[in-house]
Amino acid sequence: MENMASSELHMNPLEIWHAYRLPLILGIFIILTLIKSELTLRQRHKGPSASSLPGSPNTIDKNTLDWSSPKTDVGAKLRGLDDDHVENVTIIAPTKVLGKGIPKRITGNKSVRKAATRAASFDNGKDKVQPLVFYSSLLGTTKTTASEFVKALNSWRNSSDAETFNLLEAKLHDLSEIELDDYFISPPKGELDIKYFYLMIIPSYNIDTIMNTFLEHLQETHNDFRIDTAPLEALLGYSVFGLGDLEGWPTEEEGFCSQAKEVDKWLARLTGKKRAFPLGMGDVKSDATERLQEWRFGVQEVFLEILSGRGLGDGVVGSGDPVESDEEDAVEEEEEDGDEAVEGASRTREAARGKRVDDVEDLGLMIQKESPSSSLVPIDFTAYKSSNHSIRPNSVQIKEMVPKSSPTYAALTKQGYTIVGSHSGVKICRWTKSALRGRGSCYKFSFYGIKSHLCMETTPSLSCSNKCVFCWRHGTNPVGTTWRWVVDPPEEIFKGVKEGHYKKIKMMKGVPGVRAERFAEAMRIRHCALSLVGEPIFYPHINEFTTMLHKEHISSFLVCNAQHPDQLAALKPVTQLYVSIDASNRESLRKIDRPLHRDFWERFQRCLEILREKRFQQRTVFRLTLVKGFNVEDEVEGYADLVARSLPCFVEIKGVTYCGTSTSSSAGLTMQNVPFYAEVTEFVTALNDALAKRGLEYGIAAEHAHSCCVLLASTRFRRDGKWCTLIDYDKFFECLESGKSFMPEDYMGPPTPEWALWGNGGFNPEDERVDRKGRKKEIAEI
Ligand SMILES: Cc1cc2nc3c(=O)[nH]c(=O)nc-3n(C[C@H](O)[C@H](O)[C@H](O)COP(=O)(O)O)c2cc1C
Ligand code: SF4
Repeated sequence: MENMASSELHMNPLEIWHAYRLPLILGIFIILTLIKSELTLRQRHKGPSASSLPGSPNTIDKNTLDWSSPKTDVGAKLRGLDDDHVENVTIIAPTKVLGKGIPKRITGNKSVRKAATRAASFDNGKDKVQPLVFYSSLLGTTKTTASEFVKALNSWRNSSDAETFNLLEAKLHDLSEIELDDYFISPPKGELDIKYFYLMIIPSYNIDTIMNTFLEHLQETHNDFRIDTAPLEALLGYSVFGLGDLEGWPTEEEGFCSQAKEVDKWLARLTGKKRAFPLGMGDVKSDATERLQEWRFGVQEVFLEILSGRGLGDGVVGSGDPVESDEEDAVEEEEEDGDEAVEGASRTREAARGKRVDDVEDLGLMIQKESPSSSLVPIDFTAYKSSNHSIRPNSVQIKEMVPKSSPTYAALTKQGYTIVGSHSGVKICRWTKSALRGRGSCYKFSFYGIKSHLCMETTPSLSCSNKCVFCWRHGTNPVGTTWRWVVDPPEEIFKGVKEGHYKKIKMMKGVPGVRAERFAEAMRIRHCALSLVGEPIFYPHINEFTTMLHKEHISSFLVCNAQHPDQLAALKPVTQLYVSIDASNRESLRKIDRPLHRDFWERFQRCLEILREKRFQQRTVFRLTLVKGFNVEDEVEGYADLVARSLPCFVEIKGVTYCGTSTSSSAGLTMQNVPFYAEVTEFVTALNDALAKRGLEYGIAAEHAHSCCVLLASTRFRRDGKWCTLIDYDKFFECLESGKSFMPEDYMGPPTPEWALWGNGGFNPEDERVDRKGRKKEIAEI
């Protein structure tokens, strides 16, 4: 030993290195490995609580899973040892058991949520779509329904032309017979060029059935932190159809198709928003066949979109928000009424960023200043622009109202408008979206029977001649007293706004809560609110435009600002004609509407006379927007005088909605100017009394408390002691097409529903009431 030690003492460092390098390197390696494992374990330990996964019982169960148990060899499944699944499964192998009661530590990396590479790379030249239809059935109805569905789908596929060449025959699977892991942890592997599409036909039971097991499976898969939260992302898409019984479960609230709804929700999460078509629902005792067929048509269209290489078609990547939240409403909550729904919030943002969003009026002045030669000249606008060039009278180039390159165009499109041609716009309002999701229509459903999901909101003139203080649009829409822009042909506008509207509806097909039935209905516009921004009757060919609407049996609600008497006089009958009455006297009107016309009061008066003349040809309406501090106090008598002068069929009274834009603030508008509903009703009662005092036969007919809106109606619209404010739209078109003169009473509809009558709130009991975050709300809160 001594010799060895002394010989070592005499070794030089190089010799020592050669003698001990192996144990040294080994030692360093072990130390580094230990440090690394410790760090990794600490990181893992923090992981679950820091992740976005909910601390649900499911998560805890999974953490404590007994991997050694042969019964639950989930690990093997996940590792893909005994299945034929696709590549993207996250594999996390268990390493050690720490002891009883302590969650197991699991090493490995949770894969980051990735986009579905397979789905995104669908090659319509060679890939094939494999529809898989899953069902479960206890009593046999769903089994028969699903088999018939597959037969119908396959026969459509076989009878169609080459468009469906790459669509494989649908296969049917009973959920109680398949291994759920084989299909619902990841899609089946299959051949590389086969992409899967899931269709679920699901009954609902309020007792324990296979459906509970299935739902638990979906939920656990989603909550399992070892698996990607969207492990079915590689699917092309999915859609769910529910079978239920409306007799036993009369509403969705009471459980109608509740389990189909759940499946739809979980699949949205597992597929990473790949809802390709809205949830369909059918009542086994009434409309199931019809609803299923409607759903199949929708699904077939989706297949055609996919096969042609357009993915899931218009809209979001494929579906809506899997979290089922109403985030979009956070922006839209300001949009109290679609008619006023297009407001200038972005104007504020633009202003904040220092960007200029000029009024066209101002731009006109700027152009004049900059180029005297371009000063305005009278123009004959009865000629349309041709598709290739604009009208150039006296060699002065006529400008487009909203050119694509203008900041106004940018601001409006940012707010969700589709600009059609150079001066028209279309946008789907908050209520249309709400109705598509079964969450209630706007007040026009309560008052006049307009279903919001069948309504298109548009204008053929984005320009207006007022700068109303409460108008959210102001700042982003052009203004002007005369039409001095290029005129687009009405056919082009009509075609363009319909396309724009349908495109926006289609974008809703993957949004949570949208129902297949309403979605299908929405693909046929029934009503048009000509009130978006601007002044519709400003458009020189407004009559041609409304004729086109009527020809397609689309009703017309036209709102004008009482500043264009000549155009108003020349207007052909519409279904309901509105005039905005923003004040009862000259000074008040000047302050609130900030009109551009110097003779605004005279124009206003003339419009009232014209409306009076029209009251026996069409339904006429005064629209009052109450702005505290501007047009409410001491004005009741004045408004009553205006009503006496015009004798409109209806008076709609609505509290203003504050939009918080810089424009409104600079106009001195704050939240203090927004009346409470109680103040609105107080005003309405006083106005009603003032009308009675004048011997005018009006009464308070209906209300929509949610929109802070009340309807006063002429007793012409009372039949057998009941208010009949609804419209018989078919009758309206019949009258119009008869070519004979007719009166508003001729297309008066059935009695106003009980729940909409004054004193009853106006919320349709069939609709689900939710708050802005999409949570259910008590009706009593109204
Ligand atoms: C015990 C029982 C509970 C049910 N619960 C519901 C329910 O909660 N919601 C619903 O919409 N339908 C419910 N139904 C109706 C079934 O969903 C409907 O009859 C369905 O078509 C049954 O499908 P199957 O014949 O394939 O089992 C229930 C039916 C039964 C017999
Ligand atoms: S009338 Fe039409 S556009 Fe206006 S709020 Fe209702 S649904 Fe929307």
